Amino acid sequence: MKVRTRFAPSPTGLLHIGGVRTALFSWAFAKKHGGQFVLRIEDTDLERSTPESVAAIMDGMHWVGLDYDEGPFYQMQRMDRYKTVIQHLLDSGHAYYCYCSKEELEAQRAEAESRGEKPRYNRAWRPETGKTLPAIPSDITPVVRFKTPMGGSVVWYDQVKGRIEISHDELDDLILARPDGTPTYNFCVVVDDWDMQITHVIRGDDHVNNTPRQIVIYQALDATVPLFAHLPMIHNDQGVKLSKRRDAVSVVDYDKQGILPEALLNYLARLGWGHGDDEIFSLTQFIEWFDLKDVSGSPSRMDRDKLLWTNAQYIKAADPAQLAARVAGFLADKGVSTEGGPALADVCALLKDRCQTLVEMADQAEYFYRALTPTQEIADKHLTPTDEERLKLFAEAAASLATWDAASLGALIKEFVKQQGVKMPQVGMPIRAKVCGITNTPSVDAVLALLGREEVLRRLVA
Ligand SMILES: Nc1ncnc2c1ncn2[C@@H]1O[C@H](COP(=O)(O)OP(=O)(O)OP(=O)(O)O)[C@@H](O)[C@H]1O
Repeated sequence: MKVRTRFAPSPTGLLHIGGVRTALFSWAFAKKHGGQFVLRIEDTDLERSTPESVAAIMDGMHWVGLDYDEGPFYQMQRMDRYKTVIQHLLDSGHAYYCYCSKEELEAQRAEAESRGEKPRYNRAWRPETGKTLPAIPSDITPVVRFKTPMGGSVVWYDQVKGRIEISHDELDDLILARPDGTPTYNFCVVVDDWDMQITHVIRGDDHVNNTPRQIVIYQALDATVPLFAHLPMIHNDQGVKLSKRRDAVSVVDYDKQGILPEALLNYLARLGWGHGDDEIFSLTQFIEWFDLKDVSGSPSRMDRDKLLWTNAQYIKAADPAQLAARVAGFLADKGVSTEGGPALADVCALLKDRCQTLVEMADQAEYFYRALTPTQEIADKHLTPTDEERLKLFAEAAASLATWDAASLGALIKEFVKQQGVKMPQVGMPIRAKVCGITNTPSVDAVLALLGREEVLRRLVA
């Protein structure tokens, strides 16, 4: 059996990281088993679905690198197929027309509520042997309802939650098609997963209540019931399910925040799944290790500090040239041109151990390309008249340095400190303040070496 999984978002807003984590597990499961991963856009909610949301889903998937083998399939393009299957269910006696009016349903609901019971359709139009159905009213366009089996129960072995059993009596006779003929959610999902030969339905556990309703439809269609894996939800800071209606954090916003997509995926992989104490691992490693049985049953909370820590590990390990390609964009956004300055890859190599995001890296890289004015606080602390005098002397010494590299600059600064009879920070901090405009920089010798003699001397005497 070829493993086939799917991700089936509704295009009713942005793609948030809860959805991406769910997509990641589904994707990894397919990859691990040499199977296929399908993208399906569940766009039947015409009022809320938008082309912008479809684009946001595709952009998000593309940015994190979750490639799909088939799709995107759109439910709105499959209407004829749903109608055919509904007709088949009607013909085979698994579905029936229901002519209940809105008022009748409302009355049934009110009555059930007054008895403290779950609102339930009274199955007046459900055909049974020996039962006489009411006369068809002329003013009602019927819905199509599923004839849910009576007695017995639905059982499935959830790949995450274990055995689940739901009594048939808990399930109403689900509406399959509305009066205008449009099919309903649970029904479309079954037909799609059946047609797309999905073997493992891996989705968020917000869908767990849909599963028994879907399984009975599979059974009526004589279709193979896939395996189900319901993943725990990712919660926001307030401990509630991340949702596109509430939490306006699109996955591509993390790009703008300077998070590397590979770091985000690594972070998400650890949300609800674990492999011992391993925190940092490649996608290849994740695919190899991933197993649904290791998925936790409880929800996880989005932890920004942990994400930043993970991102820092990825930045540290990244190739400086690749970092430079990304940091260049952030510098350009700030209006900083790298032309005429040190190679950005060299700057990134120097900064990569000290930044949690690429935005931070671009901020720190800025002084390599344009002199920054120190804040008043820095100037008061590190650029006093005495400091300025000392900096002039240092500039003279630096001007005659034979070789301009970090080692020679390091030796020069050491010698200068000794000669001035001061401590290292009394020279290092004013140099940073004067040359960089900030004091939080890598080691002074490395910074000066990279900036180049001409630029350093120009800034020292400015
Ligand atoms: N917070 C979450 N954590 C984990 N998975 C989620 C989360 N929210 C949605 N999913 C899963 O992502 C997939 C796509 O979901 P969908 O497009 O319906 O997004 P949604 O955020 O649930 O939308 P809504 O705004 O209706 O809450 C589904 O499998 C769903 O279970």
